[in-house]
Amino acid sequence: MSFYEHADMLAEGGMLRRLGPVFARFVTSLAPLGSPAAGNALALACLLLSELEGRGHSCLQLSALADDPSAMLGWSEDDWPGLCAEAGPLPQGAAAWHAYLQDCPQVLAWPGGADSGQPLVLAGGRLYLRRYWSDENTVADAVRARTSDSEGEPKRGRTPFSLEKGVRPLFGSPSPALVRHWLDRLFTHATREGGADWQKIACAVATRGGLAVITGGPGTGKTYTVARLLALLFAVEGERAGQLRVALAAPTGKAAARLKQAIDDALEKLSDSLEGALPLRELAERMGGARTLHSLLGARPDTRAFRHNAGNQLDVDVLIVDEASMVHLEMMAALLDALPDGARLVLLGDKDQLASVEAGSVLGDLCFDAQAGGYGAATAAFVEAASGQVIPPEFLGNAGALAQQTVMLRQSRRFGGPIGQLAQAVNNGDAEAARAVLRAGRDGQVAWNEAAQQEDMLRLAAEGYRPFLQLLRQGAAAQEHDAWAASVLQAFEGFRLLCAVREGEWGVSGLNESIAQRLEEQGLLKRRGEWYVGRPVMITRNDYATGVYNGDIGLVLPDPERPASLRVYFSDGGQVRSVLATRLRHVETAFAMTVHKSQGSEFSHTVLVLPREASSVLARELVYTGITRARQRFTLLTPNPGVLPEAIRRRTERTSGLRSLLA
Ligand SMILES: Nc1ncnc2c1ncn2[C@@H]1O[C@H](COP(=O)(O)OP(=O)(O)OP(=O)(O)O)[C@@H](O)[C@H]1O
Repeated sequence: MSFYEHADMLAEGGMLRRLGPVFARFVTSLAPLGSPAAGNALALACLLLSELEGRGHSCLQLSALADDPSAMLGWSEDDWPGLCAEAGPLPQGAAAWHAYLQDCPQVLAWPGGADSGQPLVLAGGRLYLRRYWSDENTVADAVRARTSDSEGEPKRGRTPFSLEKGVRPLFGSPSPALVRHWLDRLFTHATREGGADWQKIACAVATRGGLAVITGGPGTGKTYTVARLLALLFAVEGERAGQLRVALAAPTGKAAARLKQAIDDALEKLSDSLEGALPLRELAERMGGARTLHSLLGARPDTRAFRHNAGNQLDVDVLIVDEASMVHLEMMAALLDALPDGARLVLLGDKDQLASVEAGSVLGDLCFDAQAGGYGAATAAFVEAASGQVIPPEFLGNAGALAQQTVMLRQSRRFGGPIGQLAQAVNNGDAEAARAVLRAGRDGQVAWNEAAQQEDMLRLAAEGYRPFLQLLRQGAAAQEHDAWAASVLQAFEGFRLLCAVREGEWGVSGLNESIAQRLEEQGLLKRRGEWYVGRPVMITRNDYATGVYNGDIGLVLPDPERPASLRVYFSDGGQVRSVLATRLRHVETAFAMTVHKSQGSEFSHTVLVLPREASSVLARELVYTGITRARQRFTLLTPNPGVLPEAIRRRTERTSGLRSLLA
């Protein structure tokens, strides 16, 4: 068998994505490489690079190419050596691979090589598809520029936002004394254990520089903090507060709606507690809604390019992006490109959650030092002057500029109970502690069915979805249709079944059909063809014409105008929006959904279903993300209890060059 026949066979068998061999053939065909064996070595690198890109890595470490990447790919021991044997003689060791690749005309060796638009780039011991190399550099350059002053004194003498239209805005820093004055008024609660108030510290740090990263687990007060940060930014502007252009955004519509709602509520409460000292209600109204990043940047049909870019930047002074762990590398690069130099960017997210579905692990990379802190003397002095907080000595150090602008919130307000303990144990990789919390099943907040059968899952699903389906069957009656639709959508958020995998007995595809069947048997659902009232659907592809995006979840409800047709209703901020069902082409049923797709959402009762067999996708971040989707109750179903400790021990590492570019 030839090398390519072998690669095709692996692609047929689902071990490689089909794009891999096509991409390898294309790249090697671009220029002759002396001998077929020389071409096969490049083709092998392309196959692995393409495979890793499909799995979310932004590049390939040459050391992985030189070693046996079977474990990384979830392959058995013989598979990789078998493919290598067909390729012929290969470079031995990372240095030999480097020497070989840098001589390939298809590869730009950076720095130093002549750039002729080669499809691959070799930089820092990593092989990239050009697009990701360029995106990583865009992100790293922008982050460096936005944090360049944060190790030293804050910038002075600059106006915090544009005073007139047409003037390029420049950010600056209000005086530490002014910041402190307002922080003391805005934060009136004491910290729980009397330690440093990281929320105040986060606000202080965010008033200097063009970037602040605020990370923390669920319920640590990221939204609480950012609402106060906004109030602070308005306050220090005094009379000019009304001119501050603030944009709120998140990767999904659901997350954007939650952000807006939480900020509006917080500003309203603050407005009362400040007894009118700041016109926060009016300012919140002026801010407008929160948007998805796609919509903020101006996504256009049939192109990856956005309407807003370096040549046509966003009209904002402050941009707050929530659920930043879901933002992939390409999107982050596009966002930073489109952001004016003078605007402040505040990224909020949980660094320990699953990384984005698409390539990159940007928030994780940016938060590399967050746990340890590593704050320098200048930051500590600034924080003390601007917030009255003393950074505890264990968090002092000499980490880089980005670390000075990164704050981790460390105290969960919502998750003091068993759900929080479980999430913490999983995050610490402590399988024993996780098992103990689950087995204790305290207060009915956590439960674990260790040897679950399909029947257990179906019973839970029928119980969990009953309230929303009953509300749905009562119909709109006296209520206005949209208000009724909103209440049905809200009731649907009460319960969700999350799966680790798509395929197989315990995967999303099979479970959705079995759940729908069970609900039908119990008279809760009437299915007629593909579209039926009560069908929850998830959008699987962005559709700019109808304004729905990958990951959006809606419910099929009757059309109030035309009783014979059905519409899909989506939550949109405090409102609902609907699209004619037949206009949506890329959807799937969503009684059960993957943990990946559940990011950015929370449900009162979340059930996490793990498959019988462990696999490389079943890792700590996935279990942690599943648990932290639960607001009040969490149930774990495992057909085989042994997969839980294995999953907790395994970490998902994404290969990326961003960390070393920022070091
Ligand atoms: N310093 C504080 N004092 C009093 N209550 C607080 C404080 N910080 C947060 N809270 C409350 O704790 C709860 C969780 O806060 P918040 O929603 O801001 O957390 P979060 O980190 O944004 O959570 P998630 O990631 O799950 O959205 C909220 O009810 C909030 O009002």
